Amino acid sequence: MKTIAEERGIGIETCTAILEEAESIAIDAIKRGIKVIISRSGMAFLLKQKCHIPVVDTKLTSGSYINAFEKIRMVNGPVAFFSIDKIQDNVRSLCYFLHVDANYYYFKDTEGAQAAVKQAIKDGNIFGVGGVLTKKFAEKLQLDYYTLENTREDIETALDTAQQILQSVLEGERRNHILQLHLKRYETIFNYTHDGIIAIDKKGKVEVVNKQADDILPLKNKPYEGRHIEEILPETKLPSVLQNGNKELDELMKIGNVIINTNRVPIIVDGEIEGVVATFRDIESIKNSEQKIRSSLHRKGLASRYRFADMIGESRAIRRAIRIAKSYAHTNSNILISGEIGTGKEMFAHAIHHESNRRNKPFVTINCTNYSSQALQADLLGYENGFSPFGIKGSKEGAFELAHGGTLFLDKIGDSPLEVQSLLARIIDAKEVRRIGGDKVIPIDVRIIASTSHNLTKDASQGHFLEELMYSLSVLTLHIPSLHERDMDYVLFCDTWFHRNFGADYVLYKKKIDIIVHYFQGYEWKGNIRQLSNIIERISVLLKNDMTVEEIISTLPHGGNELIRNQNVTLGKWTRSSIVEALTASHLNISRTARMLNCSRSTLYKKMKELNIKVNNIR
Ligand SMILES: Nc1ncnc2c1ncn2[C@@H]1O[C@H](COP(=O)(O)OP(=O)(O)OP(=O)(O)O)[C@@H](O)[C@H]1O
Repeated sequence: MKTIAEERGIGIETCTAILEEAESIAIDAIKRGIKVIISRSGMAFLLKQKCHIPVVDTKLTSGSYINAFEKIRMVNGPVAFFSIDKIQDNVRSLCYFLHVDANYYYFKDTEGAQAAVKQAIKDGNIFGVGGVLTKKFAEKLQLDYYTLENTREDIETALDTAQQILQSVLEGERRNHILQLHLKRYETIFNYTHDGIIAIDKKGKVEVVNKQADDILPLKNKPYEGRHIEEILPETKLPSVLQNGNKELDELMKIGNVIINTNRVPIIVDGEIEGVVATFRDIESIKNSEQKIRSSLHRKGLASRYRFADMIGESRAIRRAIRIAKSYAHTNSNILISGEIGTGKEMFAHAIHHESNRRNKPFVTINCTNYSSQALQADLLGYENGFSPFGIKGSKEGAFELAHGGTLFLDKIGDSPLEVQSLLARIIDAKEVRRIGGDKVIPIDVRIIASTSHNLTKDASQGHFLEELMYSLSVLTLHIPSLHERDMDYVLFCDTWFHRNFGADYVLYKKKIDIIVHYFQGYEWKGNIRQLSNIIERISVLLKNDMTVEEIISTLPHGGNELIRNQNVTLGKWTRSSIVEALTASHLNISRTARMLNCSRSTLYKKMKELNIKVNNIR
């Protein structure tokens, strides 16, 4: 058999054994990983009863008997044929035609084999024909005997059968492995998810309840499995899903003292409802875990700071912008926010991120202005050790990587250098980045919100902005109205911010504030909300320093146009004393003073030098 197997490239292990040893040899082989056993009839019969793996019988076919008849023909007397299986009819026919006085003896085990041989001798048979099992007893009882051998064909047939069985065993094992893997995976999800899970069968009987379900819900009557769902939780509404087959998603329910968010989904197999699975979460715990995620993002400076609820404004224009922005928030498309400077574009970007389902993922801001192209690329892509454009040691994550899963806000995109624009267009298209000096391509899932106060279409037509990038960014567009388009919103801003600045003392200043706010009527606010906010801060400081309304108004530019012109203040009209006053009011904080005077720090420094204002301990 080994030779035939080798010829056919089949790996087998062979061993010779007497019947009594067969079982232990087979068990050892199974332990070594043998999957199928091939054995001769008698032994195969025994092994089939003792082993749990398939045993292939090398059955004796009529071919095996042919050689025996050479010998039998010479026998002068009755011949006994011993077999475990029924002896084939064509062997019987052969005996008949060759006038062999044949007797047939069958047995089932070793004892039976011995009894058969004895019986044959007793019946006067002078010759025996059979396998190795009866041979042993024939020799012992001195009965002439012919041992039947399997033909090559018998062995080939047995090997073929064994090979087929092996393939189906291996296939079965493979399927079983996959099944086990699925089961293990579901078991792990089931036990380690944060959700509580309860599954019932089609009769409403509980099949499984995970630990989380037990922790979250006030379940009764342990053990739950096998009980009707109503017995353990009367208020779940699972039976109604069982009846109507409709899934119910994202529903809030109060069970006992717990408020849960639940999904109830029917299990439908071949159109039949076979059961229902309910998953649910304790609302408090959702809030807590969201809180944890958000506070960790806050620690890293990667959380959005504003929500729509923080936005001041009741005008139609701003309410419309908020409505559009909210509808955009629930998509994943890129958004281009346009509007004049200081209108709140960045605030909208934060609020959109917070409203979206990316809210618990990072919000990363890149200001595209005042950047060298090299620095901007390094911030966007990150770099590997040795490739920092500034010679800094170590590697750094780029903004795209940092924002993975969340939102990347590209502030003042219209100011970005052209080569950065084409880099951005490539990344948006490929949805992957590679750090500078890196060889790993990193797939990214980032929603981009870009803002600009430029007219990008015009910039693109003049070659200052890449058309391709403009289209990639402006899948959705949002225009933020200027303050002068927002009716009386400036009054709301004044009210809110003066209240915030004065707190309980607001009433003391109310009259003066009202006069000043009245004076704002008709202003064009070219610097929009940022300008208004700075002016309110400045006025608050001056009011706290007991300046009269007249004095304050005299520090303000007269008329809308002048206010507009004063935007990039030259400080031309500021007197030495008003600058000193502002410095004092801001406790010598130069940035704050510049904001109060609505100018840049450098303009302020220049003017201070001009007016010979020297200050120590400037902050
Ligand atoms: N509706 C609003 N309610 C309250 N504060 C607002 C509102 N809109 C804008 N602000 C405030 O005004 C200031 C300017 O807003 P923001 O920076 O978002 O404007 P921007 O349009 O992005 O400015 P820039 O054009 O300079 O980039 C910020 O301090 C912001 O918090």
